[in-house]
Amino acid sequence: MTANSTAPIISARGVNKTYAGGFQALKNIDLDIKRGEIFALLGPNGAGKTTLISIICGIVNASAGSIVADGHDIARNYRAARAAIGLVPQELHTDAFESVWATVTFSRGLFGKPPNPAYLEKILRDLSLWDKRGEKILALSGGMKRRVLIAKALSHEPSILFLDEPSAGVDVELRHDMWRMVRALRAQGTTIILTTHYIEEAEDMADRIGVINKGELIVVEDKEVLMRKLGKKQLALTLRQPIAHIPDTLKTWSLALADAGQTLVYSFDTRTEETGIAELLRALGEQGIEFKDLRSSESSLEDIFVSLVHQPKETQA
Ligand SMILES: Nc1ncnc2c1ncn2[C@@H]1O[C@H](COP(=O)(O)OP(=O)(O)OP(=O)(O)O)[C@@H](O)[C@H]1O
Repeated sequence: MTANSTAPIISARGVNKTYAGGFQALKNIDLDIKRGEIFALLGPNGAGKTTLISIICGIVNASAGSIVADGHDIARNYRAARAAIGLVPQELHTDAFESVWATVTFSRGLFGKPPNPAYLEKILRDLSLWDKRGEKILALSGGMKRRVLIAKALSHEPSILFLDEPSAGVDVELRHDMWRMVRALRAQGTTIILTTHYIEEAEDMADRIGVINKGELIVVEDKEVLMRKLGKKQLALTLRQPIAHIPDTLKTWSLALADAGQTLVYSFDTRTEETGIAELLRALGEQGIEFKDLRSSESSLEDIFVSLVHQPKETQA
């Protein structure tokens, strides 16, 4: 089977995982990852993110289901599937006594790729590791070790790169370098899948977002669509005079009082064609309620995420 450019680069069907103790960590996951996208898998602690990527990378066996990665079934053609994948794990499992250069050279060889010192030099330079290439991993700082993990994952020129919680315990400089690199890789056609519970990261970086909760994939959507579909806007009116309660004639509007009656907050759905703001302002005028300021705000991906993981599945969009 050859991979073509429009077929998903990863296709998971009916993936289940029950750990030895009987705990079901993944329930019937169906997921397609598009070639060349940045996909963020969001979910709270213990949701099943690491389990899912470990299965795709062949580190953990699925209890049921199938996965095709870059045209190769991961169970039947493990070596070819794995060679297409680079994984940056959360922790470093590498020979601490080896030098940086030996580690990345060895990693590349493991996947049967011919030596390419110029390519490895570029990766190490991009990750500010070139000056450290002769040092033993043991002697590196935590941040430098993380950089080595990224270099190792890229050493065999994978078409798919997984980053498991890339920002956990990482300083601002490394995060910047990492995101610069991720964008450059995407520009060259690499598909990037990251797991995170930092919602801003998904908001900044991802083209599409999958939300996983208690082993279920509850939403997969374009980031923009997700934010438009599930987003709400709010209009906060600072009143000239505080009011004790919302008049009965305004009860049909979605209004709430804040700041001891000084602020009136109107929530409206971004999906509707008309916001109703003009009519609301007219109705307020008729009630003699005057305001001195008004501000609008939009729900962030964080608000959407919180509402998704706290809602029963049936009611989700
Ligand atoms: N080897 C294992 N044996 C038994 N249960 C496990 C094993 N590995 C993970 N689990 C359980 O499976 C669930 C999902 O874990 P997983 O590490 O995939 O979650 P996660 O979404 O990556 O969480 P985090 O954000 O904390 O890394 C958790 O309840 C975890 O305790």
